[in-house]
Amino acid sequence: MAGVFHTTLALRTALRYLSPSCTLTSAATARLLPPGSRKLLLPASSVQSGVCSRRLHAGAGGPTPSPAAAPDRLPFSKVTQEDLDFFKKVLPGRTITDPDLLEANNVDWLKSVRGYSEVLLRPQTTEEVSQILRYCNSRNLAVNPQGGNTGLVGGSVPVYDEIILSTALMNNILTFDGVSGILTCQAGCILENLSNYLEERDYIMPLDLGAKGSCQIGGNVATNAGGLRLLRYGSLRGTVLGLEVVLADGQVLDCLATLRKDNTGYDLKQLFIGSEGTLGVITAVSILCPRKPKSVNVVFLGCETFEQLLQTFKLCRGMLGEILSAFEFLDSECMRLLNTHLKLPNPITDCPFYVVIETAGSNPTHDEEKLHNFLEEAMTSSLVTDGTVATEDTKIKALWSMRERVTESLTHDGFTYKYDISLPVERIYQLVTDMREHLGDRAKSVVGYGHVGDGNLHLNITSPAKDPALLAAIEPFVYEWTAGCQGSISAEHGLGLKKRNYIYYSKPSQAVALMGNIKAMLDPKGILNPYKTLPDNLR
Ligand SMILES: O=C(O)CC[C@@H](O)C(=O)O
Ligand SMILES: [Zn+2]
Repeated sequence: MAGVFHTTLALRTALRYLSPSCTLTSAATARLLPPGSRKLLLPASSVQSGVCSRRLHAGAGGPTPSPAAAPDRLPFSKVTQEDLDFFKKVLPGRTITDPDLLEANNVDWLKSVRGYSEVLLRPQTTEEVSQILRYCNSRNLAVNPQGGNTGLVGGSVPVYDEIILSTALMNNILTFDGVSGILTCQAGCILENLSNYLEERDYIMPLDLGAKGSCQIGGNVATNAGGLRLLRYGSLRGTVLGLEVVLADGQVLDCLATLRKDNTGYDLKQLFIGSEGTLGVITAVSILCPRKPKSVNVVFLGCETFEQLLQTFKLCRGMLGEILSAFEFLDSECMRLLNTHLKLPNPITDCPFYVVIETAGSNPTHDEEKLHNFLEEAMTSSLVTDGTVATEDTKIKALWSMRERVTESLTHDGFTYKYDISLPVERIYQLVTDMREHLGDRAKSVVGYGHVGDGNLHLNITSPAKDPALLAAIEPFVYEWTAGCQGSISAEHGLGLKKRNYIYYSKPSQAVALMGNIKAMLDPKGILNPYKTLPDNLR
């Protein structure tokens, strides 16, 4: 512990000493729209469908969907006493109708959208899910599959009176193979519980999210959650080896393979990864888990310009190579919110940009040497102006919380408009500066942070209260800007309710039409998570 502290002190001193002042590189001339070398993919008809002015279930003073997120209720059946009798027979004591108990399931984590479901079902087994869906399909009852309800695009809560099908009680680990590192578990296992289980066995989960304490693996897979380790371990599209899914008509699709290699026909599980519960309900997952690294280091650095931050990333990839496990950033506005709302002090001197770098390897001496060489090079070339390093668990967690808790700090700043954008990495911060210039003093805070290593920007904009005029200034500006760079308007959060009508900014109409055909084939009555993911013109 003392040794670690010395390492930290020595490094900080060195960093401070070597970079007392750093010249700012000249900022690129702000361009409000990037050059669009490819024409927008948005057909005129979808612009119309994306701007629906009807407001449907605005509870007084409570969270309401934005105009773009207010579709008409589809003609699903309403739940009758006979339906409730059936559910109570299948799920005795786990069919919830008390409005107080349903409240948390009807509102999203951001408290920005609300449904008014009157039934919450809590199955424990795949067979129960199958019975429920077979029944709902025959009765034309809409169903909202729900995991930990930590989503940020309104995908995890009902829009109207859809029956909420929670996977919370499906939380058993089924098998773990200590040789291959393959875990199979039910969909409702909480990510952090899986991580703890694996760590005791010298393995880790291949994904890590700020919401790990409440998000569930089934929801992670259904949304293809990215998170903080994607740079190293890749996306769930690679690490998920198998899925068990209950289809809309109650059929159980058993693709719960535990094989690394399997080229027998189409890889059907990929259809359900990232489909946000619109094609089937994921009930079990098999996933390939990496060995727990023997040595982990976290560095928190400050840079004067985003260009220097990018150069630091380049250097870091070259010099840390296979031990680099995360490269994340936040800007000084994020730091201000962390200080103000969460009382988290800045661990280094104030800088315009901050970087969190994590290394994870198998040989502490080798890793520290590599890290030392990298830091020395970053300092001597004046890419970073200050920094601190942690090798001990408590400090590692403290440094990570500067990045992980930005989302939480934003909820204290006001109503938050969230954008989760994929861009060529050298463009990601230009969107933030262009947005600031575009909005002027109309926004309270405009912040940028995210996964530099994945080219994924989290652009968040706050206002004291919900502000339709501000929203109209942000959208479609942000989507046009992104499409102009051939970026994605949803890198890792999905489309859910809020972003569904903007899909054409990132996908050609043929691709969206094909998605509609797949949906119609797997869920002909459209009972699974209606109003989500697909645009209104496909309903
Ligand atoms: O709140 C956000 O916009 C991002 C949340 C999450 O994806 C993160 O990377 O912290
Ligand atoms: Zn993220």
